[in-house]
Amino acid sequence: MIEAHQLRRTFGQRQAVADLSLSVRRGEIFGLLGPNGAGKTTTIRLLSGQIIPDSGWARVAGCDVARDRLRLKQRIGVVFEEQNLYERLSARANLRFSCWLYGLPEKRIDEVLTLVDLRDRAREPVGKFSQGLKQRLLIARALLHQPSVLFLDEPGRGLDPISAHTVRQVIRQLSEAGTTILLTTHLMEEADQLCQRVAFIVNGRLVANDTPRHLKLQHGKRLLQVTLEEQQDHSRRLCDITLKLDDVGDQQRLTRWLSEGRVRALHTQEASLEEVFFRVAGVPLS
Ligand SMILES: Nc1ncnc2c1ncn2[C@@H]1O[C@H](COP(=O)(O)OP(=O)(O)OP(=O)(O)O)[C@@H](O)[C@H]1O
Repeated sequence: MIEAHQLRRTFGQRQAVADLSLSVRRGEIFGLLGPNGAGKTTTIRLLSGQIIPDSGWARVAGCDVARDRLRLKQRIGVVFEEQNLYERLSARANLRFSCWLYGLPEKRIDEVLTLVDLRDRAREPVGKFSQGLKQRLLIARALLHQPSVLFLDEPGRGLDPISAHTVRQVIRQLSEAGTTILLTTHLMEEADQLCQRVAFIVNGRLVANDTPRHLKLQHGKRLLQVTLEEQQDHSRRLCDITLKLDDVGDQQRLTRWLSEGRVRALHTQEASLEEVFFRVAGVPLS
């Protein structure tokens, strides 16, 4: 659904996006992760046809992003952080205005309000909305024309945990219904919980692209923490021992303890996505 090949975009001397290639399947939730100024927003602007690449190409929802921008606009939705809502108007009136502006049928309003679970609040002025409600309304607005690809720039930024959870639920439901989602984020937890695949971007370049699970396994410490029961005099006590998964001696010790029935718990020491980012990219995420 999204296919980019060697995309490049420079602003003056600054290469904002450098030879970026990626592909995203239909219905997939794909996260672009990187520190400030890494090139995430520029990538969305390139893939949504808002700016033209200096070189390389991309196809999104069957459209060439540089040559087919009008058709592309009809097939994608974009939610940027700084987008404006009319604060004095109700949520419904905001959506009605967008329908009027883009010649869309008003019957979609109830459908998108239901999708983002905002029907109960639709009559209230947007100025009274929390950040999370506004984010859901922005997503609703971007869905009015039933796009097959949705770009979300930092959907979780500034949201409290409950609002962030609700927005994540909305994104999951959209993906299950077949919408392809590319989002940018600084929030590792968001990426880990939500994205089926993530790419790390640093100085405009992709430095990793895989599932969060694979990345964590690949860059994890491969250590195992064993909680073992020990007999001491006439009492039993528990102790924690760390084993190396790749050490033959440690493997034999574990097998013996298991056969003796002394193992009470086992935990792998998986790296967090944040640690993986630091290891792969060589810079902290924030
Ligand atoms: N219109 C522009 N003119 C000049 N430089 C730009 C422009 N847009 C982006 N840049 C530069 O390109 C680089 C990448 O910016 P971009 O906004 O894509 O990063 P980002 O990863 O989205 O950052 P953030 O997380 O802070 O939003 C930055 O150095 C930025 O200053």
